Amino acid sequence: MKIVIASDHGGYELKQFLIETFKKEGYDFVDYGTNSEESVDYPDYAIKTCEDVAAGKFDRGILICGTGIGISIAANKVKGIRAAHCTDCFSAKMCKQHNNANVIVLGGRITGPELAAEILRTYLNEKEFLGGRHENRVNKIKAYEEKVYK
Ligand SMILES: O=C[C@H](O)[C@H](O)[C@H](O)COP(=O)(O)O
Repeated sequence: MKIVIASDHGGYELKQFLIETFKKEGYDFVDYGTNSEESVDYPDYAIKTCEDVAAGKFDRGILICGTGIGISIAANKVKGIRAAHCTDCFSAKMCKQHNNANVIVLGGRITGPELAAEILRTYLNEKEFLGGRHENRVNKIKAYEEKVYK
């Protein structure tokens, strides 16, 4: 599985922790920055990352800002992106099973590092989109995107 990770300054510390933690578990995330705690703008990181996920360069994306809110708002503007802001493991499982989320979002100032790692682990281990009624719903989102994103 090819995975990209990015954050703004508010998510930088958690991003570095997750890269190191998951390296020990055999993952090799591609890091799209930011590379320090210097102030940056989260839309720049969300859009670059999500365009590459939507284009198929990566199977899944991980985005982190201070709360997880701004970066998920920006991520969900990119056609083809279903970004799920998760603060618990049940949501991390359901966002794949029900919503086929291709990006998970975490809040570096909200969720502690060990819980964030467990949320991310849950998301990455969940491989199954259940389809059926859930697919009908996702297809309605896709149909809307086709209508408005010319
Ligand atoms: O939703 C936005 C994110 O939480 C940002 O990380 C946050 O707004 C950055 O705040 P500041 O520029 O005060 O560090």
